Amino acid sequence: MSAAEPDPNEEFYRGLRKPSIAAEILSEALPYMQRYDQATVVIKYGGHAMGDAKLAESFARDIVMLEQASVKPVVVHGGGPQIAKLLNRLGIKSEFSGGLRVTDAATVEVVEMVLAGSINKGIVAEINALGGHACGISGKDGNLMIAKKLTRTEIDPDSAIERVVDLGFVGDPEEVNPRIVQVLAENEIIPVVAPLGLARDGTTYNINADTFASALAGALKAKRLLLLTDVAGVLDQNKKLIHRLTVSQARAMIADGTITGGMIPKVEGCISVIKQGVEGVVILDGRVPHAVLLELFTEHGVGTLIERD
Ligand SMILES: Nc1ncnc2c1ncn2[C@@H]1O[C@H](COP(=O)(O)OP(=O)(O)O)[C@@H](O)[C@H]1O
Ligand SMILES: CC(=O)N[C@@H](CCC(=O)OP(=O)(O)O)C(=O)O
Repeated sequence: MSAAEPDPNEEFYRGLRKPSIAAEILSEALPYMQRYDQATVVIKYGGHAMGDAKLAESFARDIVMLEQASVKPVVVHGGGPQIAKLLNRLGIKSEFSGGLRVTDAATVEVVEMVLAGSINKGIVAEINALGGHACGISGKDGNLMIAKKLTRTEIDPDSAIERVVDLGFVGDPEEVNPRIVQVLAENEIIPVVAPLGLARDGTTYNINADTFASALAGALKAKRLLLLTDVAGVLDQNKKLIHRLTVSQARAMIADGTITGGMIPKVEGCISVIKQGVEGVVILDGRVPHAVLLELFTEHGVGTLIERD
């Protein structure tokens, strides 16, 4: 290199910012791209993570990039805050129990309208506008998710007696028929799935999106399950991020109340998926731009990895 020529390690070189670092990062992706070639990766995109337009675009871009890199992404989305907003406008009260929305007949109608309507089609539009090929479905299509009414019990704090909590039309995955998702993915179409289920008698059920994504990842025998949320990952009692968590540590944190609310179905879903043999189950920060790419294609994972004992 002549003395007059700029150094590629400088801050700027031929208009590129830190070119040697950019090249290194791109090149570092090779083994990861090879690892995930043709692999099914289920990505749960939480309602909180989709609040910001820029972040929504960065998420869609990551999904298109995965498609381009021959990964088979399957997107399952939530929409809790967006459902709450419409319920509020309609004067219907939102109530949660153990991280799940208590869902009466009027609420399930709104849930379906929001999840299978504006949110599902919005994500599809965002991906397709960036050159991807996405198709929006719900768990009701192709009998993807057969659900039954969720039964949950809790200990009454006053009497210490176990009681049944009626959550209304909240569904529990009973049988997953992943063919519709496989047909789309095998034809290079990205399935974008709204977390609704149908009971055998035709009743529509509202399924927590983390629970849905976990059941689907298990049925697809996915290589990875990524749950994107609005916190750094699972936090300990001092609000510090836990990078790795075993199944029994996670269970203990639910039992002692360190994990509460919406984090409960996430962690429970991760535990069930690990039991079904999916490796690499991660709860990660959807507020970090390109969180999906960072997690899959670099050494720098962002979040909490849940692993077997
Ligand atoms: N131990 C914990 N670590 C991290 N978050 C927790 C924990 N316990 C409860 N949470 C709550 O869980 C929330 C994430 O769940 P949720 O609101 O359902 O998100 P999403 O819409 O992304 O599914 C966090 O914002 C936090 O308030
Ligand atoms: C039963 C139940 O709680 N269903 C959820 C489904 C959407 C969801 O899970 O959305 P997030 O991932 O954004 O929280 C709900 O009604 O809010």
